[in-house]
Amino acid sequence: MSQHPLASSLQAWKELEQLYASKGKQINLTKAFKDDPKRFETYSRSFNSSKTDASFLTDFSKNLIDDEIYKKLLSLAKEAKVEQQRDDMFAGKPINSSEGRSVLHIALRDLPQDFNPPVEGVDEVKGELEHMKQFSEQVRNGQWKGYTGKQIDTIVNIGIGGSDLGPVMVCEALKPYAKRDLTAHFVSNIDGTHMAEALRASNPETTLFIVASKTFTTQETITNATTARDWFLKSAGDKAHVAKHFVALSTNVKAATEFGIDKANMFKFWDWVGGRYSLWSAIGLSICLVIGYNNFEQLLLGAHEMDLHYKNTPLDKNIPVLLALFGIWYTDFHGCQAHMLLPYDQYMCRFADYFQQGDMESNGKTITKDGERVNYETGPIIAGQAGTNGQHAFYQEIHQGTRLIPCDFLAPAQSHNPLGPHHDILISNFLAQPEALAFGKSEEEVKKELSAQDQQNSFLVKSKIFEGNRPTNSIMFPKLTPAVLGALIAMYEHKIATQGFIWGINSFDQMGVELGKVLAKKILPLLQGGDVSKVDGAGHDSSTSGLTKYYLTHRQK
Ligand SMILES: O=P(O)(O)OC[C@H]1O[C@@](O)(CO)[C@@H](O)[C@@H]1O
Repeated sequence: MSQHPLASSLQAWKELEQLYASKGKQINLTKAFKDDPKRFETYSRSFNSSKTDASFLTDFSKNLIDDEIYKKLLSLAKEAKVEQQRDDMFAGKPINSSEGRSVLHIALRDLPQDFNPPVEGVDEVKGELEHMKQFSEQVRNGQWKGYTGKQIDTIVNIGIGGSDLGPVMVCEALKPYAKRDLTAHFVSNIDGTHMAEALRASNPETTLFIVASKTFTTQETITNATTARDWFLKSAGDKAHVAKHFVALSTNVKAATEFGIDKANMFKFWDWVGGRYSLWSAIGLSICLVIGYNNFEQLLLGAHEMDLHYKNTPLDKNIPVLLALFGIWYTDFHGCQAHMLLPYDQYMCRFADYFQQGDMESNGKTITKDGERVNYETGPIIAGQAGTNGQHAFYQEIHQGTRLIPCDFLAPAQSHNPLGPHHDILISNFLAQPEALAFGKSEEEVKKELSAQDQQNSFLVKSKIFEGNRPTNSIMFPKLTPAVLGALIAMYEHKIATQGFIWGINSFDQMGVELGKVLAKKILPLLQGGDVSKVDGAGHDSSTSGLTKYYLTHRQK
């Protein structure tokens, strides 16, 4: 019996195909809400935390489902053994089967030690957190001095992917909790501009560089770190001063030591922490420095509360599971290609960016864990922007485009910056968009607003019709606090994992990022050699060769 069968072979999947064919495309939300005045209550779920302020409301009622479809989706989760696969993850089983690793980001935030999976390194988490706490407090209170005895007023986090996106997103989202006299730069791109702009704004005497890299082999990060170290030594001179201005966050202590970073300034994590799931680990040091350890701990505790919810809640009340199932309903039965994350909070402006990696690097796969090619769609394209900006950018397509684009709308009831009418106006849009998407605007309603002459203009009338029945989830929380953010991030982490469990894929490796890196390393010597005459004989296709020659003949001399 296959451990990870094709999802399409499951009985519930086959029955969902029949349901889609028979009525899936005909679900009419206007009628559904009219027929069931309690639809909001029926399909809303609350998340409540007993130990933090992380509580929120999730409204699933504007999804294209009825009770029969809803129950069949739950059957799919059951038949796909979602609960067993979840429990295996929490127990530390090596579910990342291609790398033979556990997947235990939940252990990074299990401060109450509710789970305690028997895996090497889990018992060191608290010690590393204590190290992060001590160090961040020394920097923030001025005890940690640079090589000329001055306090640190600037940090430069050097990392990419999961070693960058999480810290960037969280530091932006929790800016109200930031130490405003500590400037944080995040350098990720190998494009020299990224590092040049950060160095231009930094003083070597008062800057701390954080080299964040799980493997400590990533070309962009090591190159950027080397450039930063050379820049620093131009001013500091003595290599002994590096220890005061460089720290490393990695699983690779050997490589970090060889780079010249003092072992005492290393913050370690473990191979069971995936890069895109690592902000809770030492990779979160920049977060501790910016918002303080206590707020970082609240972030962890909020995520832990969501872990408890995901682990212990029956499927029909389990918010990450429901998000996963509705997403599969659209991806695999409605044929949707994308999913939008639309936070109506400017501080969450990097939230969708973060989950581009979180979701697409986890579920952008075609091979099941049994080695079969899937015959269905897997991870969607993730995009989004803070509201209301997105409304003035791409909502036209969401409302009237040819394809269905499911959206998650998120918003706080309270703003950190209650300016005049701003928050009411923001929330009025947060409420109106899902309403417009769900219920649209009929031809009759359009014509009522047009002159008799314009009513005869078929193009004009039809251009103003909104078909509606465009699905959304709405999530509201009291205020964007560290614990609420932690719970929201964990909620989406578990949604993504649940979808992977159902699709039978390994959501926790990333083989797809390797080929491009290998080819770039092959091309680099050709560019560094600079000899155009050698390009045609280098074994590349005519396109790559032609572009290479263009570069060599046009680049800076
Ligand atoms: O933290 P590191 O080892 O430098 O990896 C950075 C990023 O590179 C990857 O593309 C893997 O190579 C992401 O999965 C990862 O978050």
